[in-house]
Amino acid sequence: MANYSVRNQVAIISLCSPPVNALSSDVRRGILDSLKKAEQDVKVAAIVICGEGRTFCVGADITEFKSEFKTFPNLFELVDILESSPKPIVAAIHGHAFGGGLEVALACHYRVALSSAKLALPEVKLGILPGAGGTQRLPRLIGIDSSMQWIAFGDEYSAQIAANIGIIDRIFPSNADILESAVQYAQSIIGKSLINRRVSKLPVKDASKVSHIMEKYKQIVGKKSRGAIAPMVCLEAIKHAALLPYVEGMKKERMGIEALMGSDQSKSLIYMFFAERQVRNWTIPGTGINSKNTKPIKVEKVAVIGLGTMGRGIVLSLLKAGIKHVSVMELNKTARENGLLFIKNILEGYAARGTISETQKRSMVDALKPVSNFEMLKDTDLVIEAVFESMSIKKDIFAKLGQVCKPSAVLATNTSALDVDEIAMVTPKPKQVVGMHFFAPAHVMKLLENVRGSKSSPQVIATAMNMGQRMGKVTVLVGNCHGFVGNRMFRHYTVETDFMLEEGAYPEQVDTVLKKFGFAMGRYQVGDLSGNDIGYRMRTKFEMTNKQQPPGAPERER
Ligand SMILES: CCCCCCC[C@H](O)CC(=O)SCCNC(=O)CCNC(=O)[C@H](O)C(C)(C)COP(=O)([O-])OP(=O)([O-])OC[C@H]1O[C@@H](n2cnc3c(N)ncnc32)[C@H](O)[C@@H]1OP(=O)([O-])[O-]
Ligand SMILES: NC(=O)c1ccc[n+]([C@@H]2O[C@H](COP(=O)([O-])OP(=O)(O)OC[C@H]3O[C@@H](n4cnc5c(N)ncnc54)[C@H](O)[C@@H]3O)[C@@H](O)[C@H]2O)c1
Repeated sequence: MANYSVRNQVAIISLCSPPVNALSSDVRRGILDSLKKAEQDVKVAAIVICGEGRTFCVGADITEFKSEFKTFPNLFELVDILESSPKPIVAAIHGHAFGGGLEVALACHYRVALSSAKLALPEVKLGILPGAGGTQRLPRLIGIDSSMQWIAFGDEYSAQIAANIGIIDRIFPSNADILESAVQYAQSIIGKSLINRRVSKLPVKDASKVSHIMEKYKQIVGKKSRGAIAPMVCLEAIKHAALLPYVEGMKKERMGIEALMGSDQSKSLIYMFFAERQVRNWTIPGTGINSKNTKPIKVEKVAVIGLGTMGRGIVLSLLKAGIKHVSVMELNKTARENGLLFIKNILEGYAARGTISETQKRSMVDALKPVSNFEMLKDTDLVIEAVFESMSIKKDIFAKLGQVCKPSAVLATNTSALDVDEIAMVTPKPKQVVGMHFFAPAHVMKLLENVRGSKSSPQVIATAMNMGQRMGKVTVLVGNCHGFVGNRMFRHYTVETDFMLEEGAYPEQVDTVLKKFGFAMGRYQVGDLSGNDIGYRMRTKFEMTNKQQPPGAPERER
């Protein structure tokens, strides 16, 4: 839907499709009908397109990709209709202008934004390309080089960066009223010529360098987006903007999106997009308890026990989430020193790259509190244990935590496969215990598997889920069983690759094939990173490590 009103010679078309104003067929039809009204109304001299609620527009409605996506006006038809309007149109951007939302804005004659707004053409992350003129208009506005950077990687940019390179015409402070500011801006451009404001009519400034730029991005994309088809198709489409007239370039863009839409890669990425959002709505089967009716405990002070491979990444994730008090407890002096140094070096790296400011870095370092005994954890809200994968060591630690921690403290274990219930039983309040299973390296990997013990209280589960979201993790609630979900899946993969070694392949050969296929790391690189001892300990527990058995014997007997 789109709402229509007129204020002081300015028609306002406001997209109204909560929560994110995706461009469903109703919204596209609403924009078109409103545009016609504005064009016919002699009292209207300029038009503003804005979004109601929290955002401008996040792009095409992904849920319609299969069905209604083809109804008139399609997005690629709508953008051309908007651009050819005889009355100037101003896009008023707050929140997000993503995908088709940014393409609509590019088809408007002016773009204004709040400084807090974010812009992106992230279609490539769904395995497609911007199919409503994005690959043809953006290069005409910011050049081939920057367009390849924006479109082939799909990252988001601040309104200020977009203004610096010429996408945004005027920035307003983040606390300004975007609609009021845009209406005033629209009044200021009434009567001005639209000749240079129709982006599709502009030349591509760096068109003569297209072959050189294309080669550069092919190299980068080849390395960064291993195995993905869409980034290369994006580059090709942008190249056409340099070589062909707009109308011909649009035909190529259409061919590109039609080829990509419905590909297995796109289907999987779209599935992933919705799955990542669906897991936020967790439930405890058969109880009626869920994310909507359970509140988390307030967490301000967190402790991590063990500063090895996992502990240091978990600490970094907590610091990045803005936790101001992170106690760290590590028995081994060398491991403690190495762990703290690792954390500080990573924070230095973030600051050097501009990911965080110097002030943020200092406050993160200040938040780190090395502690040497359990007594010092007595007012901690959440403890995450990440020591060796040994039931006896973990039980020892949880027994001590149960004695010293305040009754409301959430006690979490990062065990890869041990029984969370057995660990919980050594504490006086097993309902406070939960699994929080991070993946290595914990400050990079987005997945967090929270393990629901049979006694874990709903509030404790809600706290672990909320903490995961604060850390920016895709946080999934799973049941308590050997290896939970992630490692049960991963095991089949490792068993097959191990068989390949037995058949004569080298680890680096297996890894090379996997990376070529698209994996960020090979299976054996992952083993080296995580520590091969973890898998060994798990197999030992199940008596699967009998060295007497010859190669080729069934896996269960080895
Ligand atoms: C020949 C064919 C021609 C085709 C032409 C089309 C061309 C066009 O270029 C294609 C596109 O635009 S492709 C699109 C390119 N754009 C993108 O890829 C942007 C995708 N969106 C995002 O990345 C994030 O939503 C934001 C970062 C924008 C906001 O993050 P946040 O504030 O954390 O919010 P949140 O929690 O993420 O979302 C809230 C709810 O909205 C839902 N929903 C969201 N977007 C949706 C969509 N487009 N659609 C439907 N639904 C969408 C989401 O599932 C969730 O629902 P739930 O039921 O409550 O779970
Ligand atoms: N490595 C992985 O890929 C991975 C992934 C997910 C989960 N896990 C799990 O995380 C846990 C830690 O694994 P890791 O790979 O970080 O192990 P690690 O060997 O790298 O580190 C464990 C650290 O705990 C310290 N430690 C041992 N006992 C302690 C105690 N009583 N008090 C304080 N510190 C103590 C050790 O000195 C060591 O530095 C294990 O349960 C493991 O199964 C590991």
